[in-house]
Amino acid sequence: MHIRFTKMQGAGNDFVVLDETQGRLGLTAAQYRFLADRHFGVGADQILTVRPSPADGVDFEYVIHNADGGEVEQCGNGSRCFARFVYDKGLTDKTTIRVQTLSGVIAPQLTPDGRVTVDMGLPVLDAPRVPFDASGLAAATRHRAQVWPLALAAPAPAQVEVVVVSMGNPHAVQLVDDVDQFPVAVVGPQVERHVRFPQRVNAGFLQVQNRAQTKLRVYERGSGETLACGTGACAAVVAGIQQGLLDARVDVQTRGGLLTIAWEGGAQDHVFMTGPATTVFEGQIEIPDAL
Ligand SMILES: N[C@@H](CCC[C@H](N)C(=O)O)C(=O)O
Repeated sequence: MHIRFTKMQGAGNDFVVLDETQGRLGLTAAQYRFLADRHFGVGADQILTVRPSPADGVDFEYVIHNADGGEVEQCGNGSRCFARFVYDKGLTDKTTIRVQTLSGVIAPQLTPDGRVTVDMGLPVLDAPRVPFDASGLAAATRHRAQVWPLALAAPAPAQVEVVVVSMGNPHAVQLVDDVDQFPVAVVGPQVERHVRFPQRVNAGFLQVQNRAQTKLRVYERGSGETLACGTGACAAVVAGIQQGLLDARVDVQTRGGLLTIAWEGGAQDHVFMTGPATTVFEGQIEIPDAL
């Protein structure tokens, strides 16, 4: 099958974007994996598929597949690229776009400076809804946060402490002193597949520099460490605010760029994420039918 695609990136988190507004391509998990493959395919952390509106009150549907071929609920950096894609392709003339994802409706807004601000909705801090299996565990309370001990195996530390947050997709955020030196490649995969996360989890490593500036690395579920994770940045700032460490507006320096996250901290307060969204190139590729 011959398909056209657009390669995009947001803070270095990179995407293959597919337009299914005129009809479904019907790709299999193996074909998504092929597209994401950096040697045999195009190469991407996630594949984003744009579909027509599925319901009144939303403009589009946007479907997300990780590099491992699995469909997931949410992607923050992808939502900014989605908005830039539908606007630049003339699929809409709206600059605030309501889009249906697997975990609900989010609303990206193109801003005059070229960046995109996304209303990412409400964070979920209730462990079972993340989902996180806390049975038999005692959480420490740090300010307003529940901090959970997580047992790991060598060569990782025997135990780490995480705040669990859902931004539509699951995150486990731990505080680290020096994120550049932290063994993300050792700890990340163990947290991602920890038995207490029944749907696996995105593992975030947050260094708080001051109340408004942080550094973050994320070992993403289904994709490995990426240069940035938008939902990971939202979850990390929520976790930092809950622990009393951060103010309501925080810059998050990732390895691929800067994201700004704002959250007022109340039960009805949505999380807002602002960052870049860039088209890298367009292309076409032959996808093998039998994979
Ligand atoms: N890169 C994304 C998150 C993509 C999905 C994630 N790997 C998951 O499995 O939940 C972002 O920018 O949020």
